[in-house]
Amino acid sequence: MSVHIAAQKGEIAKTVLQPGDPLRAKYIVENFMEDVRLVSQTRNIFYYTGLYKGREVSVGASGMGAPSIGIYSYELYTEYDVDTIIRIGTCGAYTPELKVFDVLNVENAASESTYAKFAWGIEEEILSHQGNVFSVINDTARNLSLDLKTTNIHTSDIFYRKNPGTPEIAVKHNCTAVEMEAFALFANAQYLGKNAATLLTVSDIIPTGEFISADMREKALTPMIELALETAISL
Ligand SMILES: O=P(O)(O)O[C@H]1O[C@H](CO)[C@@H](O)[C@H]1O
Ligand SMILES: O=c1cc[nH]c(=O)[nH]1
Repeated sequence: MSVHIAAQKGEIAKTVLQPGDPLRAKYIVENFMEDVRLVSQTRNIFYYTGLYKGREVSVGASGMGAPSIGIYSYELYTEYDVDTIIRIGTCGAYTPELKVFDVLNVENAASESTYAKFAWGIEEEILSHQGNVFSVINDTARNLSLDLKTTNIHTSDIFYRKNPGTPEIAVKHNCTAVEMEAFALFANAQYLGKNAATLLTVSDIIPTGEFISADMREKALTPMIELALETAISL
């Protein structure tokens, strides 16, 4: 049991799929997995452990933003001996060349966040995925004939902003999309020597204002979910 997760030691699998949204976690275990146990519901952030194709996988939410995923991923890595976290999130595209429901595998996350610097003394403003899970995801997508794009993304603390233009840091690092957690996840994994990847489904096209509904953000992300689950059992 950790401060924010009620599961007992041993109740969380070595690989965790981590959406931002607790209801997306519930949707995944109810629709894709078997023999599922709810192992934590502290703060209504649900964690489940069950079987996918006979292999144990855990699924649980990060909440929104770097501070929240910073807490959950740190406790998973350090208190539950988790080896690999695959974030499965949604993102806004900075370019209309991306389309809603495109799936992205994040190579690097750039951020104005001070999380990495003040937590771990990591000074870089751009951090890479950690370990081999990024390349296992790419191989798995090829085997599934799934169109997967690898890209740099921007991890921002901001969802709503005055200026609709692409922020300077995103331009500087060729970030095609924005979300709110990958940078902190990669920072924790880098500091702790763990594995971390981030898969994102495009839910908004920022320049055109196109977006998908909250319900679809919970339920219409099947290609990304299947890719993450197939990767989890290939590690
Ligand atoms: O869909 P999730 O995983 O929550 O990810 C994105 O959606 C939330 C904002 O709507 C932020 O958490 C952002 O990173
Ligand atoms: O952080 C996010 C997530 C989805 N869409 C956005 O525009 N930003």
